[in-house]
Amino acid sequence: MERETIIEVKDIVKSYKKRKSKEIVHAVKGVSFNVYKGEILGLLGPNGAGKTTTIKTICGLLKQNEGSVYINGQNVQDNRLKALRHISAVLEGNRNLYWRHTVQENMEYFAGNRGRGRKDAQEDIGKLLTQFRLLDKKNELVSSLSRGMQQKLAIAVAMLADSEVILLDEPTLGLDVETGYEVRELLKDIVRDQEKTIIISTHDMPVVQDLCERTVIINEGKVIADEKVSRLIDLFETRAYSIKLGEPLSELQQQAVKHTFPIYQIHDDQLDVTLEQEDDIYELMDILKKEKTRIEKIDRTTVDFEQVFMELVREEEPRHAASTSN
Ligand SMILES: Nc1ncnc2c1ncn2[C@@H]1O[C@H](COP(=O)(O)OP(=O)(O)OP(=O)(O)O)[C@@H](O)[C@H]1O
Repeated sequence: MERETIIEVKDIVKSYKKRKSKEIVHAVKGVSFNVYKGEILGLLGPNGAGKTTTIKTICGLLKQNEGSVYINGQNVQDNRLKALRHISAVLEGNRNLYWRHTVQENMEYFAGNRGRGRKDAQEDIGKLLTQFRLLDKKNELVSSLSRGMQQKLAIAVAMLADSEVILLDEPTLGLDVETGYEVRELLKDIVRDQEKTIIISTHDMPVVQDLCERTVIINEGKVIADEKVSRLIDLFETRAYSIKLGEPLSELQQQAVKHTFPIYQIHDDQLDVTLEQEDDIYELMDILKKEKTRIEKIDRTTVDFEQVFMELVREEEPRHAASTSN
């Protein structure tokens, strides 16, 4: 079934001029992708890849040099109000909030900001504060909350607007493991219970693996992958091998492995390697055959999304120039 597109990012280019040196930074170099109604999309990339620039362009906070963004068919630059009324964004989490006001006051203020009457919003505020486990904090100042609670409040505020699309920039950044988990579970509930479209930019791989159906990976201002998360994991699983050898590899063989495969680990007679292409298995066999190394067992290794991500980014670097691990 053809899925309905809600956001269309088309060939966006954005450059900055550095204030002091006047040097031009090409932050986004022609990024295109679609977001479908009701999906949760992970926007990933290493530091400085262009994720925040892309998100800020989508929600109209930045004006791109080239290209267009459409939300429900409305061009964000030409039809700003119409396009942006479908969107809520949580950028830099807790900075969106009023720190000298209480939790409840923040909720009421933002409800009012979205044109909701105080009375009308009360029920939703109560529900959201309960869901986000913030009800007992409702009369506390935002400045006195922990970073995790502030982050949860920022997301609750975005939920209050009841927009079709929610953009979350690094929702679990800087949170401890427990609060990170809690935020992840909350987001899961939101996705399960409501027909929201969510874009999450993150470095948190469990967030992607747990929550996102699809991921768009950006590296150096360009999209390097746009694929279902499950498919990417399958794809890499077929290329990751764990090999038990009859004897440890010689120094020469270790050098050859290091030279040929960007991701490998050698421990005594155990070799774990991820091939760049399935055919590379023949190259590996040649290295082993040259010194008549026996293979006792070959298994496919299970991969997690973190490995997939690292490998995709590494593949973009010139072959064999990537750093290796052993
Ligand atoms: N206002 C600005 N002035 C100059 N350069 C900028 C500005 N904002 C971003 N950049 C540069 O543009 C590039 C992309 O930045 P961006 O913040 O979009 O990356 P990111 O993928 O969100 O990174 P991170 O994960 O570190 O937040 C970086 O090289 C960054 O230094």
